[in-house]
Amino acid sequence: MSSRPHIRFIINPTSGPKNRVDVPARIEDLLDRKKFKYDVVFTKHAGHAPNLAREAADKGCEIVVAVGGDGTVNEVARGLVYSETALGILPRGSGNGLARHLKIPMGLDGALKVLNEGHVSTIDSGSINGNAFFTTAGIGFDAYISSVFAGNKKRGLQTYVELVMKEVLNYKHLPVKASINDHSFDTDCYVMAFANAAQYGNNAYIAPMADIQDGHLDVCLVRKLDLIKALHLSYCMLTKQLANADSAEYFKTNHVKVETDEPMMFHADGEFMGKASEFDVQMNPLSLKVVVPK
Ligand SMILES: Nc1ncnc2c1ncn2[C@@H]1O[C@H](COP(=O)(O)OP(=O)(O)OP(=O)(O)O)[C@@H](O)[C@H]1O
Repeated sequence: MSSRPHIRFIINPTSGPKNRVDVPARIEDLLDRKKFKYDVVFTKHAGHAPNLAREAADKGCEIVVAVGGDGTVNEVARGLVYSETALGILPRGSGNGLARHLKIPMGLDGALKVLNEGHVSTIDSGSINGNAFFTTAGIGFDAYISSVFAGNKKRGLQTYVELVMKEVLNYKHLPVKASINDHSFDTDCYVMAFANAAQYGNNAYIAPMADIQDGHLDVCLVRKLDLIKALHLSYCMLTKQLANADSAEYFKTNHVKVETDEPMMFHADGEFMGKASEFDVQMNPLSLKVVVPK
């Protein structure tokens, strides 16, 4: 039996741009097969990827590559946390938050080069009410957008931006009781974002200071939003700056609890998770191996 490390590619056939390239053919052409052996599997339905990833990890596969957007990355990574198997990413989504944070090239050829030449590092992950996330999770407006987006036939950046612009001033904050760093306080909550990586995707930085290996969550709390604050926040997110204290507050912590009278929506890595009136958000420091550029 060959001693070359094994790579499993898990392809979500529903993600990615319409002008689809033949991903298996690019892998066959560009993966260094003197260095690696590999297999390719396709997901058959949402929620299939964690099993495909776990099965590979259980067999001792060295690297499992998520071929898709952050939803696929989330599912593959969920199957790999605390295993010896490293996550690789061939970004095929519209946001690609984790890939961007890890400086993995957006193009297929560049991302395959990272697999050929990159090295393995270890990053933190988080969980919100037991649901793992690797880029960001949140309650409030961003979760509401993920719920509308999930029901939308059209995906992609343009649809997302149109949706945010349409809904941003209609969505109403709710009162919550938050506990961060053992300090409890009552506050309005338009959005509370929990960042492991610095950005949502598309270089929209919700927590510019987030370090994915520091064992901490970066929390961004927006209590209320009006037009001026919305413009200021958007500008700061797109220029990788912290917003001023009138618009957003930032905390570093490893545990957050939130209680609400009225159930609020929540998301993990942009995937809508449902509604709850109690939230428990935790960190799992250095819990996932990833292949990153040298
Ligand atoms: N075979 C499949 N059929 C239908 N849905 C799938 C399948 N495999 C995975 N999914 C689901 O597709 C959803 C979207 O995947 P993903 O986020 O990777 O792609 P995307 O929507 O193109 O990217 P982005 O979110 O960046 O726009 C995920 O929630 C995942 O569970």
